[in-house]
Amino acid sequence: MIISSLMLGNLARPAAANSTGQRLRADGPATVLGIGTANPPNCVRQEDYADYYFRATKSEHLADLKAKFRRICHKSAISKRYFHHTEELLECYPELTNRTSPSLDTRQDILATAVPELTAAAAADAIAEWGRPATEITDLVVSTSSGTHLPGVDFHLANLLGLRPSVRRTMLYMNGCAGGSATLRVAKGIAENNRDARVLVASADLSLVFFRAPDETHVDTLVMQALFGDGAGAVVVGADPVSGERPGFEMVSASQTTVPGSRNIARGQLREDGLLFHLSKEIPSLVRENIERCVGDALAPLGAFTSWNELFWVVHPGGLAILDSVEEGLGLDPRKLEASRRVLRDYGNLAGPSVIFVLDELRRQRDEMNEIGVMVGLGPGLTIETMALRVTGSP
Ligand SMILES: CC(C)(COP(=O)(O)OP(=O)(O)OC[C@H]1O[C@@H](n2cnc3c(N)ncnc32)[C@H](O)[C@@H]1OP(=O)(O)O)[C@@H](O)C(=O)NCCC(=O)NCCSC(=O)CC(=O)O
Repeated sequence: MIISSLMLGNLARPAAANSTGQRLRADGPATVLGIGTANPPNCVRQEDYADYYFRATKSEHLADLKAKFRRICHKSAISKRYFHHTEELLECYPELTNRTSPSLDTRQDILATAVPELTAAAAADAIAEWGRPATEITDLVVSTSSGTHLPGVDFHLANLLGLRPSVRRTMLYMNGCAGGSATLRVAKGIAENNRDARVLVASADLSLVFFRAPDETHVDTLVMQALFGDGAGAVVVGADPVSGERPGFEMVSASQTTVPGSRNIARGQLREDGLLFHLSKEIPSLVRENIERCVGDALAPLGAFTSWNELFWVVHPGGLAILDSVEEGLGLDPRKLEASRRVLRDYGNLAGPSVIFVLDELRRQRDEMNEIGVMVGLGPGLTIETMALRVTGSP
């Protein structure tokens, strides 16, 4: 028995009441009531990607760079990725591959419909698994780093899904790869502080926002092109499940911390030629050096741990070196990150929604799962999001 307070049950707290004695807060913790995912149809195998990318960007003359790119693809442990953009679309909009042409308007116009549509597909999947009508969703929390619009993806998603006009919407833009974890943390707070709330969480990212031609002076851009894929994930969250609802996980605690001195480690700017994201080579080593302290601090209020291997792990598959660093930093048995490695292999780094994909993947291995686990999201800064989860009835 490693986490006494968790094993004993939920962290008990009194339900608040208003002046008329009506209870305002939920009794129990937020739970996961349904999960959905979606990817666009264009699938490119990683072994073909160097040819595809250099052909689509008309960069075949950069033979040495292509050879380097092929090496990065080969070392990525990714087998395929899905993209909204196709060679035909890139052909129609040459500004997307010409580094000197402004292309933000084109990117914004494409993403304005593509992001809500992909998000709606994942959300419809999550709502179907939840098993209740979409009109019973009370709150919506959405994240993306793929374009910014007013009104935002949340507004369009509510329309596409037929949510009620009074749904309370919260939009998180530019949380990078921590977007999925951040939406889940916000949803947990809403569900526990608003009795009967049913929160739809959705996170989507399309790599079109930073797709650009290769360039010898920006090798980190090349790494981005080799790792990232497109996807959307959605989760229905609510406390105190009612008849017919089948909670898969309890969301026991959620926290966020930043790694000191990491301001320039993972940073992006939205520019005329799209999102320019800088990935330092130091990210894997910083993760390795800080992960145990960050996760330990986040989980300390929950009790003592004897081994991280007695937990299940839902870790953001940011890249092979990221997963290896988490494994090494925590001294994890290699099979502990199997779900994250599978998502990396089958989809690449999906940015915001990646942790939702890993959670979805992990529940398929139910027999091998520990009762308690941790979701770890990584985002710009370096930001580390941590959520303790407990398996309930039917994940
Ligand atoms: C890219 C890799 C798959 C490459 O695999 P290996 O490390 O085994 O191979 P390697 O060290 O030989 O690297 C291959 C080539 O890529 C170069 N290279 C690697 N990382 C680089 C970087 N960040 N910037 C510039 N160049 C880089 C190396 O110098 C080398 O060049 P040469 O061949 O010339 O020697 C791996 O390094 C990896 O997974 N890195 C982590 C990627 C990452 O930072 N992900 C987080 C994304 S941000 C995120 O998820 C959250 C967020 O912030 O929002």
